[in-house]
Amino acid sequence: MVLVVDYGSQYSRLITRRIRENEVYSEVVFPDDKVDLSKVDAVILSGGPRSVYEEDAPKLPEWFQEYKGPVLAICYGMQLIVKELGGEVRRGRGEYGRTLVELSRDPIFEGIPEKVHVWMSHGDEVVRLPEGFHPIAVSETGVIAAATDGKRFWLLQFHPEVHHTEYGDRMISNFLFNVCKLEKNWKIGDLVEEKIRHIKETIGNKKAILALSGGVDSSVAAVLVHRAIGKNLVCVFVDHGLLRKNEREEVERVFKEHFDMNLVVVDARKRFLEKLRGVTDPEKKRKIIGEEFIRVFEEEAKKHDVEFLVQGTIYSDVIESAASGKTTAKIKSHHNVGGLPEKMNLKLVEPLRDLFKDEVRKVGKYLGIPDRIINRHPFPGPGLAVRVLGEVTEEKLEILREADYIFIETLRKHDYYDKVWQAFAVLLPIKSVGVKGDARAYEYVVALRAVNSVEGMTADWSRIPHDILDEAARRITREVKGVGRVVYDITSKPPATIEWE
Ligand SMILES: Nc1ncnc2c1ncn2[C@@H]1O[C@H](COP(=O)(O)OP(=O)(O)OP(=O)(O)O)[C@@H](O)[C@H]1O
Ligand SMILES: O=c1[nH]c(=O)c2[nH+]cn([C@@H]3O[C@H](COP(=O)(O)O)[C@@H](O)[C@H]3O)c2[nH]1
Ligand SMILES: NC(=O)CC[C@H](N)C(=O)O
Ligand SMILES: [Mg+2]
Repeated sequence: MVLVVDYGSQYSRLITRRIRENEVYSEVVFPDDKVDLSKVDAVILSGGPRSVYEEDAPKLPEWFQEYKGPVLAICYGMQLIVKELGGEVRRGRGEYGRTLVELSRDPIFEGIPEKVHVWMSHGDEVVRLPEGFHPIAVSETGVIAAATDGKRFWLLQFHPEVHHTEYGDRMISNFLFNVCKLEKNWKIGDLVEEKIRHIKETIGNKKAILALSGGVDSSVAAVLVHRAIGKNLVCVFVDHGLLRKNEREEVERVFKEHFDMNLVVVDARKRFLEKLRGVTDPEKKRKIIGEEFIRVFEEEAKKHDVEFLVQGTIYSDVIESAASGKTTAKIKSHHNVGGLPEKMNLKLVEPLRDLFKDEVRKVGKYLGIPDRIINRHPFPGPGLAVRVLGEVTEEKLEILREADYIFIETLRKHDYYDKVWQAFAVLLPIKSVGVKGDARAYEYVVALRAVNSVEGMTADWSRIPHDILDEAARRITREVKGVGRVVYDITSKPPATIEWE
């Protein structure tokens, strides 16, 4: 078993899933958890938001003294090992996102070219290594990007667990098999059958409602729970007035075509929009939406005499809401996790809570769900409310719906929809000056965003051909009333997030 010690990194669970991908079992613990060392074959220390030289920064676990096996320490983990073993860490200039590093020969870099782009996310840096350590990678700005003592410790300043680190998966498998000499003995089918068994046990002969959005996660959750409890499942789709153009009709149609399950559609447009009126703070908006969702589900639950609510929550929702541990920083409250009200009458069942998007897609494939559902772009539960920046009004929603529709349609027309992970339009809360038909115009700005990602935890902006962007921009400024300017977002995550709020 590989033990991952979670120092609050956004990517801690990504480390475990990378290990699962290698068919090796892995568990996550917090630094002050008790651990049975007899089961542990390797230890990985994650990154984290704190700085090691802060007084109350999280320390090495107590059991670490006794542990004598191999250690892979990432980012904060690296800085912690360096400091504890007598080296030095200082505030640096910081490296964020794609960074070029030069690698030396080492078992952990076997089969990897000398120069690779890795994903960084740190402000502190190692300025002096402890005795017995030597650098095995240096970044383009001269920062020590990796080091080892050649015996037990491998330290990486960058994140091998994120998709955008080239050969990151190879570094992890090198660590598992080259350094630690572990064996493969774990599979995804095991996981699905285990989940179905667990849902049967939890819900038993009782009824449950499932929050269905028509998206990937809730559709997979629906099929999974349906396998476990059959007709006792009622799916509830909420139209909160923050949906995209034609979305409600589309979801109903696809659902009826592919699934033999009960579906209730609730028209809650008025109540959501009323609650959101005048609210501009992104976190407030998210909390309001999270709470309102639950109130709607509670009302439906009463009608059907139900005590369980199934949600398609996945791990990235949990981690960004900072619901995974004490040290993790809150990035944003996902409506279905951090946005939940404190008091609620329903018991939550979230079978996908520990999985990442692409793992959910694999589970969906294993369950026989059609590709066109599985390959849909993600759409956030708070919907267009987090894409109309600032106050949400009917007028702005309508503008955004049209702009978004045109962008997506243009991508589809050029066979580009499946080439990006997620694409959408954002309506900015500002107007800008333009000239239309020789007259001055003063109209809204729309930002287009398209990203490539695997699990949404990191992302890079998609290099969509300029001609496609050009076509979308022309159509939007021509056809959508009130929009005078279109821009394309070229920021990666980090430092930005995928959504703008
Ligand atoms: N309009 C909605 N009606 C009912 N439930 C919803 C709605 N929107 C979101 N949810 C619930 O919130 C959960 C999280 O939403 P999220 O958008 O992350 O997942 P999804 O819609 O299932 O998949 P995707 O990420 O592909 O859009 C959903 O799985 C679902 O349970
Ligand atoms: O169901 C959801 N409820 C939310 O509150 C929420 N916020 C962001 N997202 C989606 O999550 C992925 C990562 O988004 P960010 O980079 O913006 O955090 C992207 O795919 C986002 O669309 C949400 N999904
Ligand atoms: N991602 C990390 O682990 C960052 C570590 C530390 N907070 C830094 O900024 O350097
Ligand atoms: Mg969704």
